[in-house]
Amino acid sequence: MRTLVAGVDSSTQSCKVVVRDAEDGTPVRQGSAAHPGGTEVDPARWWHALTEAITDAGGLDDVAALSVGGQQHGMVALDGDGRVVRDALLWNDTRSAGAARDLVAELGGPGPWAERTGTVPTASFTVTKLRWLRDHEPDNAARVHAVALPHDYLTWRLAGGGLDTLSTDRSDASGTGYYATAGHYLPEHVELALGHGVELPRVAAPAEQVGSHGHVRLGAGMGDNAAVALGVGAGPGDVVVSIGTSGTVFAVSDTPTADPEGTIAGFADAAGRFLPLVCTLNAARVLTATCSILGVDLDRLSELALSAPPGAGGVVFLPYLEGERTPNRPDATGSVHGLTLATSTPAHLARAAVEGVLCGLADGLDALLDAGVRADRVILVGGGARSAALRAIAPGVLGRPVLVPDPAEYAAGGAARQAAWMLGGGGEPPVWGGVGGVLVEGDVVPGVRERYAAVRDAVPDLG
Ligand SMILES: Nc1ncnc2c1ncn2[C@@H]1O[C@H](COP(=O)(O)OP(=O)(O)O)[C@@H](O)[C@H]1O
Ligand SMILES: O=C(CO)[C@@H](O)[C@H](O)COP(=O)(O)O
Repeated sequence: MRTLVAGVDSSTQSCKVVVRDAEDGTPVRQGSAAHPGGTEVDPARWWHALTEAITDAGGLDDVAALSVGGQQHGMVALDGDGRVVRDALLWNDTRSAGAARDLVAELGGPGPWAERTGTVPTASFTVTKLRWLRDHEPDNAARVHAVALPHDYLTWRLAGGGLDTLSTDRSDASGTGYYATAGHYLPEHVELALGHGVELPRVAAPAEQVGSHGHVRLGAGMGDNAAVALGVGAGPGDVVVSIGTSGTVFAVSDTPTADPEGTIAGFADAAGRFLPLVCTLNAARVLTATCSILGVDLDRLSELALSAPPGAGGVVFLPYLEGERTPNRPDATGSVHGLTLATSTPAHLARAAVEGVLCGLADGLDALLDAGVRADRVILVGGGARSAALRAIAPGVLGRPVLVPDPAEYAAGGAARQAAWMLGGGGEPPVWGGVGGVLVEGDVVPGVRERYAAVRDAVPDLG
């Protein structure tokens, strides 16, 4: 009888559960449930979505092991009894931008942060949310006894233990701002931010069992980008571009990065290596927002974008609809430039929106290349990769062919692979076969990135 494993992706917009054959990763069944909108969420809502998604995926009766991947950075503050102190502030909540500036200055500038943690914190990072809590909700701050991340919280609830059983993994810990590149917590960063120390989840090894949910063994879990890396089997020379709520560009690396410019976040991966990553706040939802402006659905948006000339006749859509994280412009807003009578059409706007999202990620890819990352192939995943226009336009903006695997839940699949690794043991995750898919090629359109850069640098943040 075959052994089954499950993987969870508790991401920004939804919770997805996949069930796979532990031996070779063959998909067996899957389910999902929606998350509430907004940038602060009661973690109990994630728990309910998880239980709903598990039911939708046919339950866990025949599943031997499960791992949870989740959106990174979210601050889940718990009191001494394990109760949630306030709604979690998510990775895309920018209210702690001022706290980030303060913390960077207090530690002596971006350099020390990059050296210690691999990352210069912006509002996305957990440590800045702790400082925001100290400054704006001191009563809540005083009640915080433990701080977890979204995936830690869900694993902990599945296991049902006390606060002393909280665990995380190296990939998610590396996105907090209080975990050193060298592989240990920096409790002094927590104290600096929150004003007092807290209990932090134990950092489990990549293939370690951290608990049980009935008969189901629980893996350490991971951040969702590290989960995608495992899910697509990213190796040397692979750069992954993920277009979900966030846009991310990342690669698996044997060596850490420490970018004092703050463009590259020097994360850890889920298999003992590193995951240099650039993240934008504005990706798939720029397309849905453009649908709202134009009064069309996503399929029609795609048709419109593909009917416009490459370069959208010079129209530039600066997609900072949620502010922006990379570049660090939390108060920025979106804008459209270069309209003429001839280009004032839905098709031009649709094309400019797709090109704008991709230009932000192409900037991220450049930063990774500058840091010495190899990009022999680019793998395009995430809900936004379901857009035919985005798939077709990506090679011309990213400047290289793009492999588009069959649409699937790669983060949840990566979490399932970790669960299989835990069952099977060994120094590396099980070999599940590479991703298939279509290699999409396209000519670079002269001027697109240059015009985008000119607008990006010229438009002030008036938000
Ligand atoms: N055909 C499509 N064209 C463009 N965007 C799409 C399409 N299908 C789904 N999406 C978008 O993908 C996003 C969800 O992707 P996903 O990777 O699951 O996000 P997250 O992991 O951040 O929750 C949604 O914003 C949705 O609108
Ligand atoms: O903040 C980051 C990475 O640093 C985001 O990538 C989050 O991890 C959210 O991911 P999605 O829900 O968009 O997949």
